Amino acid sequence: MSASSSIVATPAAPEIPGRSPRLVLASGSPRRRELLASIGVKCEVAPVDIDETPRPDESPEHYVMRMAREKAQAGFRRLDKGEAEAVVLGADTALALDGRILGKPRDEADAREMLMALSGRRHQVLSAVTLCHRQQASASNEPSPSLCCESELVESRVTFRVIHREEAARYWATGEPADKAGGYAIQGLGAIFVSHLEGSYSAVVGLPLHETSRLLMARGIACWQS
Ligand SMILES: Cc1cn([C@H]2C[C@H](O)[C@@H](COP(=O)(O)OP(=O)(O)OP(=O)(O)O)O2)c(=O)[nH]c1=O
Repeated sequence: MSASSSIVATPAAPEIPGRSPRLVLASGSPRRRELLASIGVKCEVAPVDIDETPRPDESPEHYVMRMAREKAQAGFRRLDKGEAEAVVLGADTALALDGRILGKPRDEADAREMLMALSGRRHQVLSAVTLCHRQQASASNEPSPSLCCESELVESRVTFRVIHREEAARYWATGEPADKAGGYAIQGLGAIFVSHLEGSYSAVVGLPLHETSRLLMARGIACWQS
């Protein structure tokens, strides 16, 4: 399996010795919390509410990167003044099909239409993660510390077998598709539709763990082996 990823903004800083900073997860996704816990990362959960409407002609890649960053920045703005050491994580997952962005379905009709569009085809799953932290001033004459954000984007490719209309209706009735990008969960009942995955399983579920662990460790946040 392979996943393509790219670091944007500033490169990850070297590991920081000493006490591990607090991690705040700016996400209401239970999957993201569980994925972090699965690699031994503790966090506080503080969901944010941002406008998730794509801009006209925005590419799927740009969209998920912007969403992850805006969620992390919104989470950072909500910290108390005394929490300057905290690191905030924001993430976003969306599908791309024929250049179109597929997010969470609006309703049953939308979910069923998405599944029929994905039926028998390969689509991309784009997952972005952003860490924001306070950049410490390196010289005493520098202005007050500014916000520093590091992001990674991971693209995976998922192929679906043919899905029949009645199956799409039954799948909606399970309740699983409603809060998932593209209207399916690879980690749940939706797994029966997936004939092939190329890339990162954790990224499809909502958080690319390899890339996330690198960003976290660069900020001195312990994963299971530290
Ligand atoms: C494709 C896919 C997505 N998903 C989920 C991951 C995300 O929770 C969701 C995509 O929506 P997002 O907008 O990325 O996240 P969210 O609204 O759940 O949480 P928040 O914005 O507060 O961080 O779809 C799965 O659980 N399994 C899958 O197979």
